[in-house]
Amino acid sequence: MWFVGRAVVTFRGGFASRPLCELGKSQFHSGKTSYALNSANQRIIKSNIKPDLKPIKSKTRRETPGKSYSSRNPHSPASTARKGGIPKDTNRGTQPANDMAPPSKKQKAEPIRVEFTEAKPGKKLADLSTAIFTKNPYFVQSAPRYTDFKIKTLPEVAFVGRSNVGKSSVINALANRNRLVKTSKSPGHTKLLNTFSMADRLMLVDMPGYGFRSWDEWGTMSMDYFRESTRLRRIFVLIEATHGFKDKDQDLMSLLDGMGVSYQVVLTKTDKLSKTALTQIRSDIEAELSQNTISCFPQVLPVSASKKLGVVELRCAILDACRINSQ
Ligand SMILES: Nc1nc2c(ncn2[C@@H]2O[C@H](COP(=O)(O)OP(=O)(O)OP(=O)(O)O)[C@@H](O)[C@H]2O)c(=O)[nH]1
Ligand SMILES: [Mg+2]
Repeated sequence: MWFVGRAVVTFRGGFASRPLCELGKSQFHSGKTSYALNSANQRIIKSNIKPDLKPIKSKTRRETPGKSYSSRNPHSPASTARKGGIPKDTNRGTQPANDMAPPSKKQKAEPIRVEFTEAKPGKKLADLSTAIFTKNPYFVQSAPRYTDFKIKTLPEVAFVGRSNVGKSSVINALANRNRLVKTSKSPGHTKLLNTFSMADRLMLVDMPGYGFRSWDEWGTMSMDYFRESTRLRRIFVLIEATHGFKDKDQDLMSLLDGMGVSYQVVLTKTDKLSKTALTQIRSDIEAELSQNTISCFPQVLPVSASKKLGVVELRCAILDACRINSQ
């Protein structure tokens, strides 16, 4: 069993009985907590994704007996009810496995799918988001740990992704500023947790990229924040549209799924692709995410910071995550 906060997650296939030190390559330690991934048990699924895109490694669907889903999880029954919908799979994560009737052959064959939807914010929300993000954005601080944050009253969203994927540029685009955040052609520019207040309504957290520093070092700084913070409302996982998912992106998403933390995928630098190529890549990615992730928000947001495309949709998704819908 893998204890994550209050959640207890068991894995099929003998993983549960193996000591942590024997687990797959993706593990690191933070304080007293150890994080690990069951990469040995993952299998690659065949997909029609473009050759330069790596399909997400399919994870064995987890039974989650007794797992208490975080309120941030968009697929939790509570979350779905909030949105006025009926959760498709209300048993998932709410009933002990022993109490469940054995699934029929038909049920076993059916994959759990999430419908990915188009982001079309209404004018009122779009205007509100423009006002909040562009009126008074300011840099708050660079902190080595989330516990050092000076402002502890605002809802937060974090931007994570590989080095050079465009995290800092996206924050500049959101605030409609050129130099609110320093950007660089060389990877590894952002080294601490940089926080920015948007009109004192919410905080954007620009995180150091992974891939440049060691995964262990990155995890030490980030995982406690993801796991423990009560102000963190959603993590935006940035993927460069032309590169697609890399191993570390998949590792991160598996960890977030394991912790039941809500995250949403943002495709960056979409100006580098034709409209047709972007549509294809986006639908391939959505198909992969709908099959192989648990806490991923059902909407992929394409953005170009340099051409200012998709910025309003991203602002609205952030307001939604922070539950801000009025002045
Ligand atoms: N074509 C294009 N280039 C972009 C876009 N966004 C960012 N870039 C470029 O990508 C490079 C990296 O951008 P950053 O925003 O610094 O990336 P980062 O993810 O913050 O990088 P680290 O802080 O090193 O992790 C810079 O040279 C940017 O000009 C975009 O939308 N389109
Ligand atoms: Mg940066």
